[in-house]
Amino acid sequence: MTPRQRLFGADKDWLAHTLDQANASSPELTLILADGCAVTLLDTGILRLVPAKASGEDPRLIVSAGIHGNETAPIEVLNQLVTELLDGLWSLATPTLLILGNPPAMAQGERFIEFNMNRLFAGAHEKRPYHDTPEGRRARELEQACLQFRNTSTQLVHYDLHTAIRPSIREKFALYPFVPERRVPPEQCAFLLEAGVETLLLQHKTGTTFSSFTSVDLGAESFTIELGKVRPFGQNDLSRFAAVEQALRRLMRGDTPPDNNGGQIVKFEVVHEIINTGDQFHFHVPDDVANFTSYEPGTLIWHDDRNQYKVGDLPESVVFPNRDVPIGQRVGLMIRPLADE
Ligand SMILES: O=C(O)CCC(=O)N[C@@H](CCC(=O)O)C(=O)O
Ligand SMILES: [Zn+2]
Repeated sequence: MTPRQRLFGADKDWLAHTLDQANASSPELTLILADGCAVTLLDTGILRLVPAKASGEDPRLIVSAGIHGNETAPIEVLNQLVTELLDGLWSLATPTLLILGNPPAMAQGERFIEFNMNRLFAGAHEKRPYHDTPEGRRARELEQACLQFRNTSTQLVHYDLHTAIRPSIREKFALYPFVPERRVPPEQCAFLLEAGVETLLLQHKTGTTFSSFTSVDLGAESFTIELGKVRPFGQNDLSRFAAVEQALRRLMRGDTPPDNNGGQIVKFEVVHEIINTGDQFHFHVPDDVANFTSYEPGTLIWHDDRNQYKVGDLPESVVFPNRDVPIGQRVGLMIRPLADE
């Protein structure tokens, strides 16, 4: 039997196994590849990969996709990398934890089943009404898996891969969680450019996203990375994801990064988070605008019976506009180009 057959069953790859077992846990199973790499299926959709010569001090990498079940292209990218590794096409050098976040939602082609899992990290899953729901339990499990994986390493990196609901004027962009005094390391900007991501949004406060959890609680260099638009399994143009696939493969193999010829990432800062305040909340951004649509100073973005938000003295752009979120949750972000650092 091949390593893939032993881990996932006959004729299955990691994605097929995850979808098959979407509503069940999978018993822990380890196998050692011909080059000594230890591959452990920790549970459904959670794979730990440790090269033969790993030490506790090595840099470690977490890559997640499918935290939203309908964001399928990054899931297909990770599945492809796992297939190549298990088929012996290349050797792993960087200890890596790969995560397919929300298998039940993936199997149903939905963003989530009961609650948006990317609002349940940093302990938010402990609160009612989330704590005993599928997404609450999975968020807790993923936090534990990341904590154990970090172990003694002081150099942890986390890329949480997503695709966006709306089209984007800037197709690929990353979000950097807020940590006081922390600056984006140049090598991380270089990695993003290598992955075809030319735009970076700096968050202005901590949140309960997966990347904010690994950044704040685990001290990782973490990014949420938006790679294109949401499409069902099998309908993605994977050529649009080739750069991120190649960059991740290069990182996992431990190869030297390419020279990026002095390329610079374009940075924006979040200046306002739009929250659904309840019955009287009115959002003035139309449903069909693209991410990064710009609004002139003074434009009314939202109002309710007590407050309103108008664009400030400089133009601002909207990202992730979505009025269909529960009360208290994010309807969108207002951003503007970062003044020189
Ligand atoms: O397109 C959308 O409206 C949402 C795409 C998405 O899932 N984005 C993430 C961003 C997380 C972050 O702010 O770091 C999310 O909303 O969870
Ligand atoms: Zn998402």
